[in-house]
Amino acid sequence: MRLLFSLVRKRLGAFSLALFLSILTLAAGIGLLGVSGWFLTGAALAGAAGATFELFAPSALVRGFSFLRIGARYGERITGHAATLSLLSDLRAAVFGRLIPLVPLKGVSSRTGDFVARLTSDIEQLDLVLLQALLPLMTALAGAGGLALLLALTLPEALPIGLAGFAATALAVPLVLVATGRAVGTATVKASADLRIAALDGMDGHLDLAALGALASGEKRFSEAAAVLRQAKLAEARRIALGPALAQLGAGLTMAGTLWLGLAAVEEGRLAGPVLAGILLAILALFEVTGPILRGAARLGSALAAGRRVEALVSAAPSVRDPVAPARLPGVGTLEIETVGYAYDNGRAVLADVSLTAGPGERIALIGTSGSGKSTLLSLIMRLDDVTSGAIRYGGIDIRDATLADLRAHIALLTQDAPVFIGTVRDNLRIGSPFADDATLHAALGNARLDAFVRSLPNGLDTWLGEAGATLSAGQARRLCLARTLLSPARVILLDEPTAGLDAETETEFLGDLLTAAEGRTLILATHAAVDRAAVERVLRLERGRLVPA
Ligand SMILES: Nc1ncnc2c1ncn2[C@@H]1O[C@H](COP(=O)(O)OP(=O)(O)OP(=O)(O)O)[C@@H](O)[C@H]1O
Repeated sequence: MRLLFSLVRKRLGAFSLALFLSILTLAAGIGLLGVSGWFLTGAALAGAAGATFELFAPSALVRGFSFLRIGARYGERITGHAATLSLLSDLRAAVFGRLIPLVPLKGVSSRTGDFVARLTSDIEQLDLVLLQALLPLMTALAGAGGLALLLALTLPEALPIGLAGFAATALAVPLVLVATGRAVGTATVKASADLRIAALDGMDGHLDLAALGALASGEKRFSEAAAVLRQAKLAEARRIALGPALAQLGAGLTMAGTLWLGLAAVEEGRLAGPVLAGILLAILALFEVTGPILRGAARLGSALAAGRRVEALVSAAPSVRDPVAPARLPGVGTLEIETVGYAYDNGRAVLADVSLTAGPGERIALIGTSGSGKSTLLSLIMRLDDVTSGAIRYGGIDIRDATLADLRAHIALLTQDAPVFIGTVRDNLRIGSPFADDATLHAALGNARLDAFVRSLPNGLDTWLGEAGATLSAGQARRLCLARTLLSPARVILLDEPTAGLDAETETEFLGDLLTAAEGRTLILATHAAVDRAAVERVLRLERGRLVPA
């Protein structure tokens, strides 16, 4: 919520205009009903008494107020929604921006579906805080001032009833609704996130579920999540339906109390009948603002729960930060890993005492059983997290003393599950080098032995690759990711299982190509594949948290 309100400041002008128009709408509504009540009653009484009633001024006022109300309401909807939608898009960008540094290794354990839910539906719920809670509440405050003035001038004894009835309907009842709606709100938001997780899991694993004949269990999980969401939404809808009923009840009771006091005043000759009719209808118009407040209050539980989920993402501290006074890494340097130890959050040490020195242009193959910590070591060299003990240096500078941008301009990593992004071949390659021209892109593709294939496509570099590179084979996707990594200017290239998913023949060919393509750069290659020992300087095995010659 802190982030939300800091962003509101940027759009304060638009929100102030929306608030002004909202108060104007309410004032015009009160004026319209108030004058109509007075006008109709006055005209009827005059007609019954056979007297004349001046029609021009009141009918002009009624017309004026109704046009003002229409115009102001239209303007309020346009400006309020435009400001809120812009605010939500600012908020999404800010949350996404803060999310990116959190993703590496430690810190966030949520699932993709949950992240998506937080970034989409949870943030969407926050429009309610502004549009259905804050703006109407501030309008109601101005309305209460108007009501106080009207009653003080016409029927002062009704002031306590009027203000108490309005405060109870616009403030006390919504507060109770919010306080009692927390559990329902939290349940709704959680059920909605669970459904999204079930949907994404089901889609991601669709092929495997089908192959295992387990589609029914996937369907069952999804329908269970949908049923829980239905129950939660139903409970929330029941509470929302209470809103208008309570608004009517509040208006009715306040009008009845005012009528009772007003009739006494009319009988005593202190108040004209038409004015009393005007007051009553003005009160009815004023209570119109309580409708959105009560509806909003009934849903505020989910908005607050959604806000807490977004806040939890935003306030999580990144696992690594840039130093205050960064040192610059040299263009070419030796990579030194000195007695490095590392444990994940669960405390189990994955690396105990790893030492390794890789000079410029040196090629080292890293082998070890699955789970021995090869990927972890490569991630630490990229500073996706900080080592628990020891140090990693490049060109004699501790990588914790350099900025992350500087480090990643010097060291590039091809991860085990590097994705092909939705977009064209060109979009995918330019992630590694945003301004590379076509000749450079073709050269990188050539180095990864993919150029002939890309040139054979009708649209060449502009070929659309679809979600997760669905139109490529596993080997082609891997080669595309390799080309992307090779396009980086980094002098040190880390490759995590670059041949994963390839058959033995393609694997040998791919490794050969890769070593040629990375010629001149420092290369650390974590692999299960049989490495041609002649092609690398050293082969090291990661074993019980230590590196030993293989
Ligand atoms: N985010 C994490 N939180 C906790 N433990 C983790 C995490 N990631 C990895 N581990 C654990 O750290 C150990 C090393 O994992 P790592 O992925 O580095 O191994 P690896 O040698 O690369 O394995 P593989 O060859 O199968 O890719 C494993 O025991 C794994 O369970």
